[in-house]
Amino acid sequence: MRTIDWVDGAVELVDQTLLPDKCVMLRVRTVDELVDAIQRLAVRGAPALGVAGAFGVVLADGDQAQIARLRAARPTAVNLAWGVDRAAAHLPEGREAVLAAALRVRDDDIAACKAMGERGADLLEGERLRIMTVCNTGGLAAVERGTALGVVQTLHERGRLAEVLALETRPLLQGARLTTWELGRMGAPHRLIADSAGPYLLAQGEVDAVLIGADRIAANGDTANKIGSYALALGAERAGVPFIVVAPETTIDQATPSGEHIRIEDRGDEEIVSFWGVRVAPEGTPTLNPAFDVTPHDLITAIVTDKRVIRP
Ligand SMILES: CSC[C@H]1O[C@H](OP(=O)(O)O)[C@H](O)[C@@H]1O
Repeated sequence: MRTIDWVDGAVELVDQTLLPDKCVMLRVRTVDELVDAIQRLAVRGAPALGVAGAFGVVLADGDQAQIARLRAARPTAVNLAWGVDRAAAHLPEGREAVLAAALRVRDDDIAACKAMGERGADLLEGERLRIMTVCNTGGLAAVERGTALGVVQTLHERGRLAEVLALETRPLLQGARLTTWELGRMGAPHRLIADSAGPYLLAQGEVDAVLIGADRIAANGDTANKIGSYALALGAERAGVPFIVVAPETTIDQATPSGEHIRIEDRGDEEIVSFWGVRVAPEGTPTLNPAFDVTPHDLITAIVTDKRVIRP
């Protein structure tokens, strides 16, 4: 199953807001529809956003204002802007050239995820590994297979996976809704945990490696990823557990020197005062809702990309 693709002149994508109860494909024909899908996380995950951005340039049909809106739809994942730019570079050659470039972005992502799965599984030592994850980094965050969860899938295929401890990942529950759904489809052993249990289970010796994705990797290796990643990095450092980032080369942003320069998306009050749509805090409670945090490079054991292993 492909999370996002170009089918009969439109973008087709899995509406992830309906998972795990319903797997529904959305057909997107305009930039407005695509921006909406991106901003409500019907399509999400850095690699998938890169492909969405590239296909969106085809939908924009040369309208520069629409292209600019698409490029800015979510600020933290560098892949969105990168995908838009990669397709838009071919605008002078006409629509077919833009579409061909966007299809290459899609195909490159498929190949990159396969390569990362192999490289990450090769890097990890041990025959029965217990892996901790945060958010969702499987095929739903890419076109197929994904990044960190792609390594988990390769470990499982090789018979080297003992289990996955998946953080539920408040507030949008990508772990509880999406990662468990993907692991169930893989037949991979897993248990779901509260976000705040992560550091404790690391301290208890329950984890052999933490594998996370990335939304933007600064030139010095500082990595922006889903909120909660930094807490796991601190817990992993204290527990002496490898903390590994798995991301394609396209997530490395040489133009951003270090983590303090990465813009962190704040997604507003609703997601925090409620739990998946059921309000839990008093009406009007003010909130802070950073959707990502930044792990300093010195807390990262290795960065696995589709081309190399980087040790900061
Ligand atoms: C494979 S990268 C996925 C990356 O994107 C997620 O964020 P979101 O669900 O808000 O798009 C999270 O940071 C994942 O690590």
